[in-house]
Amino acid sequence: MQQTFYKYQGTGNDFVMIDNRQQTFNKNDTKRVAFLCDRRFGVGADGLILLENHPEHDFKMVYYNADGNESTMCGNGGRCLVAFAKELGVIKDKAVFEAIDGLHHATVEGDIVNLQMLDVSKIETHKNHVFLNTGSPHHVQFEPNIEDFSIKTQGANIRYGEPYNEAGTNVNFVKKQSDTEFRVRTYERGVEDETLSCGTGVTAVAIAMHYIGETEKNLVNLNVQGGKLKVSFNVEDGIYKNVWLSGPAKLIFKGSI
Ligand SMILES: N[C@H](CCC[C@H](N)C(=O)O)C(=O)O
Repeated sequence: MQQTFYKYQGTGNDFVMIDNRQQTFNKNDTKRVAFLCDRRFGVGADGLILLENHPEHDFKMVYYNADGNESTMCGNGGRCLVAFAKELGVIKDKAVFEAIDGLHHATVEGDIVNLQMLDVSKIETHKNHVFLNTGSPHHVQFEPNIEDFSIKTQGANIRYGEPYNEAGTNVNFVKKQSDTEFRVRTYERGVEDETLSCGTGVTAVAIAMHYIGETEKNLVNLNVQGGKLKVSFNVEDGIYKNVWLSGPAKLIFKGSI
């Protein structure tokens, strides 16, 4: 049976989007998800996202990594899903939707989608890295040679190594460019490679940089392989609240397979 899909990208993090409001997609078919995300044999994407009905809110988000397994929150995917919902006429320029990590508010301004992320209260500082969860788990560490280092090897070693092991984490490498600007490259769990951008990842970097005193700003610019993202937040009693991830989210093409 032919399946209609829409291909979106948010700063180069790309997704197969499916309108599953009629519950026609077989959510247990891991092989089909992996096939659709395969860059040679399928459509090709970092992940696959289902838009589903929700009894109280605008819609529900279900996220799968390219390996075919359902995973935790995807910030760029959430932003693309809001753009997709607008394309389908499900929303106008505001949305409230449920994802695996809870409720998200979002607004659309042209190509830019602003997505409210989880509050963050638990931040672990270690000798050479910071670990926090912004809807997905993120390891954050500095990398002075950020333009030219073996990200796939180093990323995989951290992702599969102690204490993360098989469950893993996403790995973000950072270089400070100014008080308001950081360069970020991310090795993503479940893609098992560098992605051109990671929304929960840059959110983790912005919060981590503020937490360890690398910036005092509460609006941070993140320069990723696929473009530019902004993260803003307030800090109340050590809790990062009102966290917003902003950046472009674009429809590339619609197809069927
Ligand atoms: N690969 C991540 C989920 C997608 C995160 C990323 N695409 C984003 O934009 O947040 C994980 O399994 O934790």
